[in-house]
Amino acid sequence: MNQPLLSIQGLSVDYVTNQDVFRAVDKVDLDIADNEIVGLAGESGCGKSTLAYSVLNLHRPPAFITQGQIRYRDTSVLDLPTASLDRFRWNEVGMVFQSAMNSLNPVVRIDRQFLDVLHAHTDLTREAALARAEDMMRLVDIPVSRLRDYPHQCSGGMRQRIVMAICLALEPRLIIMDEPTTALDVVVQREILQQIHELKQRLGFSVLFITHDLALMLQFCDRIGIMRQGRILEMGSRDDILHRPQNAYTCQLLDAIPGRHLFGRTWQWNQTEEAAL
Ligand SMILES: Nc1ncnc2c1ncn2[C@@H]1O[C@H](COP(=O)(O)OP(=O)(O)OP(=O)(O)O)[C@@H](O)[C@H]1O
Ligand code: NI
Repeated sequence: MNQPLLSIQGLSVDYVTNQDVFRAVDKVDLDIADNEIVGLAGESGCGKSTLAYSVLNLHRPPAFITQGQIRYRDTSVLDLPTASLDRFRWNEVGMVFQSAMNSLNPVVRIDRQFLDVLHAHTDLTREAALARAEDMMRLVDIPVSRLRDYPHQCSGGMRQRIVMAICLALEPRLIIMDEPTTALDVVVQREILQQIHELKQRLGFSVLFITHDLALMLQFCDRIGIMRQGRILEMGSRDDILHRPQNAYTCQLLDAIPGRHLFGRTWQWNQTEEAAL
């Protein structure tokens, strides 16, 4: 890999409560290259969101980063002064978090919400910002006329796309998505992910995509990390994870995917399954 866009090295995050210290992220290494979609899969509570928040230095007590480094190009994220952090979080790295569709303000028209974000984080004039908002709506395949609507007039899938459009309007190099589509039905989920994929080809950005849905990840990500109890057990290309898993836990997760033979081949460790097909 050339110099990665983001490089996490030996990162540990502890939740410190009363006498208790709980290590939620345990010496994690993770690189993300330019234009790469990296997935993190693992059961609930394994530390995915904690990791995502700390990448942006957004973790708050009782969470503490106790060791490790996060580099974004040549910048050490954990050493960024507060003033630069805001720019980093919006202009360099965008975030779409769990049930982001509810993060739109319900009583503010969508165009206003675009304008507020663009005004706060760019030097665009009002006209240029509106033009950018229209471009972004087209990009995510929503009629520009919807800009005059309130969020409640849009479906959940549409709202989710709009949140993504607002995030993309700042042209971040990396987008962190933590269960961005979990609240949506499966068809809409896949549509949106397909769209992110296409947008990535056109605009060029990297994605850190977090979900417990390994099946979804196998369709969508270039590389996948399997996480358990704060550690990344195994990291590999989509093909490696699907066909050459190295870890028994990865096998368990793959085994739990319904209709997994639809992926084309069964994976090698499962001899009985192969025999059955
Ligand atoms: N404020 C907190 N205080 C103490 N422990 C916490 C706190 N927040 C999270 N944890 C613990 O840290 C661990 C990691 O939580 P995290 O939310 O990162 O997991 P996750 O992989 O994102 O799970 P999910 O898939 O359910 O979103 C969990 O075991 C959780 O109980
Ligand atoms: Ni989470």
